[in-house]
Amino acid sequence: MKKPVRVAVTGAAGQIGYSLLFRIASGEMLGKDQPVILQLVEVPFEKPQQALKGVMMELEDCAFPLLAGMEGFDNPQAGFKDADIALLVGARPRGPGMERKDLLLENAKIFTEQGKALNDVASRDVKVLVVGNPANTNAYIAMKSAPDLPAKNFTAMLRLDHNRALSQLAAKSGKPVADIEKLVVWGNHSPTMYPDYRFATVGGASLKDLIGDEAWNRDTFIPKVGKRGAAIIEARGLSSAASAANAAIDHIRDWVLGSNGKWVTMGIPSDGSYGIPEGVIYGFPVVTQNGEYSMVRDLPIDEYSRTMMDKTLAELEEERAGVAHLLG
Ligand SMILES: NC(=O)c1ccc[n+]([C@@H]2O[C@H](COP(=O)([O-])OP(=O)(O)OC[C@H]3O[C@@H](n4cnc5c(N)ncnc54)[C@H](O)[C@@H]3O)[C@@H](O)[C@H]2O)c1
Ligand SMILES: O=C(O)C[C@H](O)C(=O)O
Repeated sequence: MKKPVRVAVTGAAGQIGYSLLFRIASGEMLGKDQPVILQLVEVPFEKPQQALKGVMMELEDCAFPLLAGMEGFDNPQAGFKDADIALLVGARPRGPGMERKDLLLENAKIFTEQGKALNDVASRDVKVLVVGNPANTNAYIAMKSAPDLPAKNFTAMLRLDHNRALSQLAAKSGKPVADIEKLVVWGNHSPTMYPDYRFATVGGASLKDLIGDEAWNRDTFIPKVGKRGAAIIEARGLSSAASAANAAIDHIRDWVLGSNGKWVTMGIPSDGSYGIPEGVIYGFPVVTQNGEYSMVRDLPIDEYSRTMMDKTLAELEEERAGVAHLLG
């Protein structure tokens, strides 16, 4: 039996938490032979703590063979102790009519505190995925608040955008999702993101040539993927949860177990590649192996793509400026 992996999850009593925890405990994230210990963090108020107890009772009632332990917490300093993986989901979700950046300052405080807690008590190799919005900037704040941990361990979730784009491309081209490779979503998890299938292939052939419809790309595909989160909120009255949890599982599974040579999109701190300033948490194409990701480099960037990539960067820079005063 392998040594259990400690997985900390914030916002554990929320809607994403409810779609996420049972799949982690059943082995879908880290493998069917990997025991896990869940460290579940919620805010220190009666209602969410009570709800968390209920979720833990349900986890217990599943009798998952891989669930080697679980504990509920009301603060990150205790909840992140020795965590190998931290899924930072807890945040205030946006409602109808709000943009993700409206949540910036409210959530900045949360991620400063959580970054510090990771710095103080988590495993020195902790892999951090920020799901709570605005995800890229929250990840940046946590990273900056954790100076003793490697910056590369802080990532933001663009996998939902990647998966949304994959499904749209599969529907347009009539090809199975599983056959589409080399897709990337550049930039911020916001409507400025740039889903880019210029390099994508199906069975080795160019997907762009197969689709052959640049007007669809620019006028339908890109805005549809960018505004999908808002469309879900509009339809459900609540933000996406099961698909977000699914993307979080995909992100961590690939990071830990490898993407087998496939490109996936992760929000990672830039190393200055593609003209994105160092440290900005930006969606890049990566391949993953042996628990590490590496950026796919030297892709040609045409004029339209440059404009799109700069636009989403400008928004991230604006968000970064908006929280600079909190980062000391
Ligand atoms: N990156 C993405 O692709 C993506 C996709 C969907 C949702 N989201 C974001 O994920 C976040 C969670 O969404 P949800 O639908 O689960 O929301 P939710 O309101 O159902 O649940 C959030 C939970 O987090 C808890 N929480 C708030 N602050 C916390 C803190 N400081 N520590 C611990 N727990 C805390 C709340 O008590 C609540 O139970 C939102 O910010 C949402 O916008 C991101
Ligand atoms: O759009 C939102 O606020 C929720 C989430 O980020 C999403 O993309 O579904």
